[in-house]
Amino acid sequence: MTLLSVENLSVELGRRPVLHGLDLAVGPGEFVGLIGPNGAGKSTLLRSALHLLPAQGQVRLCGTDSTAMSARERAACVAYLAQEREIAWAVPVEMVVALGRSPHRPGFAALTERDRAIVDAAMRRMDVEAFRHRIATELSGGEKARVLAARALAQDTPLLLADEPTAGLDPAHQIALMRLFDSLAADGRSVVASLHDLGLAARWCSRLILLDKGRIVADGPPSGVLTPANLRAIYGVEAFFGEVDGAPIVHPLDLAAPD
Ligand SMILES: Nc1ncnc2c1ncn2[C@@H]1O[C@H](COP(=O)(O)OP(=O)(O)OP(=O)(O)O)[C@@H](O)[C@H]1O
Repeated sequence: MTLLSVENLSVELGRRPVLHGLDLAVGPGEFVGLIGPNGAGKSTLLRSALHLLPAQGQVRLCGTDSTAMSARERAACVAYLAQEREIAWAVPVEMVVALGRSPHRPGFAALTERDRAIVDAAMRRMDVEAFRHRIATELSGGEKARVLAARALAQDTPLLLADEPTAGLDPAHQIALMRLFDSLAADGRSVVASLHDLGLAARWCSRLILLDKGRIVADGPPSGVLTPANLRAIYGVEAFFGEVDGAPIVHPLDLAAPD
């Protein structure tokens, strides 16, 4: 079963076409990096797949037409980590993370033992346990990002869509997050994450989808997508290419010479 599929997905924002009839399918066990320059349409793709934006075309989540799903059903299938790291309420970190359990609980029911275990595990995995009692709005940008990632993990969904999840994280926490997404995929879940760090994308993702001007221009294993020609044509950069333990290493070095 595909966990996410979009067919002929088109989006217009402010009367400007932003996505042009995209088709893609993501199955269990994939860690997909959504890459492309600023304005390529990465956030728009993630947000329209979640019905946060009006779109044309079909979106299926966990095998079901998403328009036929209730908000609760959608939340049981897909967790979303937004680009904006806004935490609206001045409440303790553990309370923010516990919100991830809301779709699994009726109304205002108290957390069960299992809920608490999942919330604790999510906090451990995102290394936020040490400040679980601190007020979430008083944390640093990177700490808030980890708290929101823990909340998304606590949702315990088969599919996770994450918009620039590594932005603002220090190198150790960036790698820890990539490892975590890799392990979620190894458990048979799917992660689709927009990424600007091509080094992380090359090293950790099982598949990359390269967007440019609202179209998919390459889709496949990192070594097939992050080619010198694509980096030059789409990003306008020259890069160093290497390999460690069979994984590609890509590091942008300089602007490409104009054609
Ligand atoms: N509300 C809006 N009204 C009009 N145009 C919009 C709106 N929101 C986004 N856009 C445009 O849609 C295009 C795609 O934006 P999107 O945020 O999806 O790009 P992105 O690939 O996520 O970029 P970035 O890497 O900079 O976050 C951009 O050209 C942007 O200016």
